[in-house]
Amino acid sequence: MTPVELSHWPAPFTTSPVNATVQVPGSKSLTNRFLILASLADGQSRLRAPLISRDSALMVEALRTLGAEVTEVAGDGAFGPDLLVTPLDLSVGGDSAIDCGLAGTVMRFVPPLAALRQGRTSFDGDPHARQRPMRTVISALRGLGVDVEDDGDGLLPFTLTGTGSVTGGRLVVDASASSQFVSALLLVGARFTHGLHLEHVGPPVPSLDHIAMTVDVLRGVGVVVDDSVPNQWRVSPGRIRAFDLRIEQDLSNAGPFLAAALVTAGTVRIPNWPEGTSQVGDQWRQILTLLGADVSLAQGTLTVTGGETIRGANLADTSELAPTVAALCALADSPSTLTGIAHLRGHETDRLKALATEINRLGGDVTETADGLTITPAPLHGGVFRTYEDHRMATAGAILGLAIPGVEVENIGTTAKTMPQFPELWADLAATGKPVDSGSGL
Ligand SMILES: O=C(O)C1=C[C@@H](OP(=O)(O)O)[C@@H](O)[C@H](O)C1
Ligand SMILES: C=C(OP(=O)(O)O)C(=O)O
Repeated sequence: MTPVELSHWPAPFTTSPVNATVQVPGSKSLTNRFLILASLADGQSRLRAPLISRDSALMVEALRTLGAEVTEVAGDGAFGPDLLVTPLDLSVGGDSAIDCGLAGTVMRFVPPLAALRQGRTSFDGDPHARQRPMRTVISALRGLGVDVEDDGDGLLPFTLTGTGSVTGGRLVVDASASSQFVSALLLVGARFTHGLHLEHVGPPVPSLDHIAMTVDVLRGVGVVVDDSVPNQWRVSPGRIRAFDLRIEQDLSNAGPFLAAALVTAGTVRIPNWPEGTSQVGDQWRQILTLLGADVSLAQGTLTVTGGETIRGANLADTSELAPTVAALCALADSPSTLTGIAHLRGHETDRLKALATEINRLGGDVTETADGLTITPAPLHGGVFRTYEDHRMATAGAILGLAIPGVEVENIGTTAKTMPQFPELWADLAATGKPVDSGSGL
């Protein structure tokens, strides 16, 4: 096979309902938050069943580069080892270079952490990482008194020089391009001398669920956070308690598997669906119901059964769930509009453009709007679905390919950003949709 052929993954296709129980790896957002917190905690911490993927590996490597010790130890997670983290010694300085890859959590969360150390830390990443918004991180660092050398374009690469402490206090930012700007500062704010009083001024902050998750994990490790005033967050100075906890499975990444139930009129079960989670993926329960599925959560297992058709819907603020939602809407029996997701243009790729282009390449009728997509049902056909190094484009292509024969997903390996096991888990799921062989002996 030539490399070109290898780069096109024939998406599994089935004409019969899938019937599967699926477990997915740990949450990217929780793993990378807890890694940051562990590196600043007051003792050794353990992450059980963390995500082991490109984004978490980049975070682990960044923390090691800054001086934290991160070791893999055997655990009971189905997808890899546990992680033991011995925190950074902030009194030890030094110069370092951080590779952010394409990970928003690394490029936004690590700079304020590095600013607490003495020395120069430079940040760079994949070619497309150099197009993701970073201006607010840079201006926030400067607002905190940290020296930053950059090109003035508000993008990677840049270099900061820390003095060994950050005074903190009041800081005003515009976080309208990414909630990660807020999370990044909140995660380390307790270690600023005077804590942090952060205020957002500007168009609305997107992905508010992810900020709620940040506040939730901070409180879980003993940090006092006041988020009672909209667009303001106060983090009291203090210790970050070391922890030993289990990372929930990634509910956003559970999405494509649940979507398979709708696409094939089958049933998909996800056991260990967390109770009272802060993950945005908990919204699948409402979203998939609106799209016409039967959804139930009983004894910790989420069960989704697809109906005869997928219903179109008008959905706001679907955040990182949007590519999966868009794929489902492209297979629906009535039009859909997705709104409140303008900031997806700054994700791994311009997701609004990428989704419209690739679904339309398969015969779809998708229009970009200022803050989302309009998706009108149209008969789809096979073809190459390009993914632009975006894991969620790859999984969206797989969903379409399950329903439409002849879809080839470009670079399925990009799913390693948050779910290296995707191709194999997806093939197992699709195989449950094959007609059951009743056996030759009957
Ligand atoms: O904090 C996080 O873990 C994330 C926040 C969100 O970023 P944006 O606010 O940039 O959408 C989300 O899309 C991303 O996948 C993960
Ligand atoms: C936007 C995403 O990632 P990142 O953490 O790189 O921003 C995502 O995973 O959908």
